[in-house]
Amino acid sequence: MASRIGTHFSVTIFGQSHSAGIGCVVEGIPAGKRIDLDELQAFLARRAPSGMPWSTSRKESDVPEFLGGLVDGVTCGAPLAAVIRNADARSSDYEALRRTPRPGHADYVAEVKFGGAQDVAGGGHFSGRLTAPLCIAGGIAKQLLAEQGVFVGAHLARAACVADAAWPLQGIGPEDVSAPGRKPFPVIDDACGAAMQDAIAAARAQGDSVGGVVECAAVGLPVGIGEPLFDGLENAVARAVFGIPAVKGVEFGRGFAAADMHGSQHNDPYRMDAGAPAFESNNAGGILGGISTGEPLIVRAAFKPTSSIFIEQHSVDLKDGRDVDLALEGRHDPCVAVRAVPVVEAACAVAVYDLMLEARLDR
Ligand SMILES: Cc1cc2nc3c(=O)[nH]c(=O)nc-3n(C[C@H](O)[C@H](O)[C@H](O)COP(=O)(O)O)c2cc1C
Ligand SMILES: C=C(O[C@@H]1CC(C(=O)O)=C[C@@H](OP(=O)(O)O)[C@H]1O)C(=O)O
Repeated sequence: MASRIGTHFSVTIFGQSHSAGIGCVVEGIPAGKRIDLDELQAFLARRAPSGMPWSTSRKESDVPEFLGGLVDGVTCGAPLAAVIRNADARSSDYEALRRTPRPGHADYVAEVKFGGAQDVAGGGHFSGRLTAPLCIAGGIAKQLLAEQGVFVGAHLARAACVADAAWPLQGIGPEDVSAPGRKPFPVIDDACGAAMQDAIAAARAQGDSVGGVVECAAVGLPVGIGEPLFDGLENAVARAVFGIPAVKGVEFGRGFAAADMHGSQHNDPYRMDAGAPAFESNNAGGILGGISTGEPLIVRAAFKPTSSIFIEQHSVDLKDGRDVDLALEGRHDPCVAVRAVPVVEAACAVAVYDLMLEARLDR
């Protein structure tokens, strides 16, 4: 198993939810870049378990220790290594799950694939906790992109069937994409956010969970990032976003809705604007032929409802080979998508910065 992504800016993630620590190794960061560690910590705090009603009650401060790659906050050209010590693991919640896999989690496939050697506790290496080191790498990529005038931000577009206000596909800027992330509940419209919180709380009160959609935008991209066919911007971003546990769908621009449109509606026509070609719309979500158009990159990720719920479910006893009913105990997010908002930003930033380095457009 190798949990690695990226070519020019590559990220390797290690650790398990209940191991001594989790972390990342980031290779390819140009030397001499000052990383704002306070800003990075604030970014990690957006993802960390918070004690809020939409979060797991596990308590983790998620403060990274940098073991290499930084000298006085400036990248030195060596690979960057960071570790977060796990502080609040409660492994007894997981003892029974080796025999009785949770429906919807990775327990069963991990048992078959790794023959019982996998770390079951806390979901092991499959856990959403591994998105903390992804946010270290992604938070750094976001800062390096901002230096190039590219800003990545996201909001919770949907949770428990309640929709947030939508971003227009065109005409959004750095302030629009950054604003939701400054709020404790990352939406555009706080009234929609309050309705989402009520619906999440209602599901939680019944021991159940709900799904959601995170919408992410990268604004300020130059024209020309990405390649056709297999090395396109869509390919790279989708690969990174699908690496986030619980993501079941990824779409760009109009996405699946494009299938119900006419060409006359979906095409983004051109007009000259101050002497340069400009798009009249951005149904493409900032990508044509795998290559950035210069319009906002818009990507949406669908998150399934958290699999660990507190309603009794059918499972099996793998040792005795009999049917059992599983009643779970433990601490779980009732809606994964809320804390995943910065994670989608991180995944998007890692993929985009990798392609920026490839295109040498950051030099
Ligand atoms: C930020 C975040 C938090 C998560 N929290 C939980 C959780 O508390 N309980 C749970 O069962 N799954 C949680 N998940 C999802 C599981 O990790 C995921 O469903 C599981 O590893 C199986 O992977 P898959 O859903 O991609 O197939 C979380 C995911 C993310 C991204
Ligand atoms: C700890 C985090 O989330 C965890 C993600 C997770 C899962 O199965 O994905 C299951 C829970 O783990 P535990 O049972 O150890 O509390 C969550 O708390 C985190 O995101 O930092």
